[in-house]
Amino acid sequence: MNGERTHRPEWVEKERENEFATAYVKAAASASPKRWVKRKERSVKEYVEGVLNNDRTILAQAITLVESNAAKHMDIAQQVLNELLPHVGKSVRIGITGVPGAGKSTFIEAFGTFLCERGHRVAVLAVDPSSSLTGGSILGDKTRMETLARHPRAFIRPSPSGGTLGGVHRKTRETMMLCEAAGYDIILVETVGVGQSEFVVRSMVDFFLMLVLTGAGDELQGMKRGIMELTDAIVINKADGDNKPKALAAQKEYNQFLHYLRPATPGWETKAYTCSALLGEGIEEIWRVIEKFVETTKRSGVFDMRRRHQQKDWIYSMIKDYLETSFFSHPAVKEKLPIIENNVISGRQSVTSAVRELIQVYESRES
Ligand SMILES: Nc1nc2c(ncn2[C@@H]2O[C@H](COP(=O)(O)OP(=O)(O)OP(=O)(O)O)[C@@H](O)[C@H]2O)c(=O)[nH]1
Repeated sequence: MNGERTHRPEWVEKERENEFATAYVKAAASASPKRWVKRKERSVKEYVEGVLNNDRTILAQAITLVESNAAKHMDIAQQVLNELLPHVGKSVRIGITGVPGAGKSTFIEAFGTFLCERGHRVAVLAVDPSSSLTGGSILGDKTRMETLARHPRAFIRPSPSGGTLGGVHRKTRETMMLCEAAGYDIILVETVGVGQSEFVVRSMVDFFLMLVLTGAGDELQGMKRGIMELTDAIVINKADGDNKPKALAAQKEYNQFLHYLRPATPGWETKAYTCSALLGEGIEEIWRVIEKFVETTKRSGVFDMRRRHQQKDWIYSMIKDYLETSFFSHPAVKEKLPIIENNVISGRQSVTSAVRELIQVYESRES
């Protein structure tokens, strides 16, 4: 890969990093690998038709478009999303979490492939809390889901690579809409189990599954009750070989514990299951559980009620995002913030007065 990179002009690399795929394509790739052309940006119609026809290149570009924070891209993105609205919402959205090493990638590879082979179309997205903070991209890595990535019925959206996107955070809900419009009927949203991200993912999926390892006793003690209460199923992975008896014992312990917790979904009992993602064992059972969940909650109305609440939550989280971006990117705030921060740290100004001053700066320049 490095060898290939050296052929590209620097500005192309930049654009690639930027992931604004709209930007440049290799012209006549086979004819001359060194020739690059600037491609015209697509029209709303091209995006809409491309997504509806499941043109994967255009789908990927549309996702990049909705992720862009540039004003002109946001406008087009909103028009595209509006036109696609009648075609969204028909998938089952499944969140998958688990600590690093729990086997999320292996599980998604096995589960996703199983679903594709059953005729479903599967999109895999990632909510990666670390990408902008630590620069590490750990999720949605295509190389760890090789079979699924090659499957014609699957679409994997890798998470942004190490820190290149800076403060851009993923617009997973919009991405989900695009994938649904492109005909993906199962959306898997992967996240690493480090706390905050579970709440984010729970707020956008129908079914939330947590992958865990054996040693339930220790884990149960350390695991936050709050996180357990978000889940619709706990799946003890790596139930194979010598580990199998331990996994079955852990399943029992989890079930006893779950019995005392408030269920994440009204009318649904969260239970523990075992599987071996590596051997593909238990995968079918987990799908049957999810099918039953969808059937039960659709019948009781809980499925639609949750979706409606999620739409409402989305409004508020979008307003918060918008205000935060607007505040911190305001030139006067940017100028003043380091000075005020210093004042507070050195004890010359109270936090309350500092915040008030910054907000005044923001509001006075606004009007
Ligand atoms: N024996 C066994 N090993 C497994 C199973 N599932 C995953 N593994 C192994 O566990 C290791 C971690 O698996 P991953 O799928 O990379 O786990 P992950 O949760 O995506 O890990 P992070 O990328 O660190 O978040 C790998 O070496 C897998 O081969 C399983 O069912 N049985």
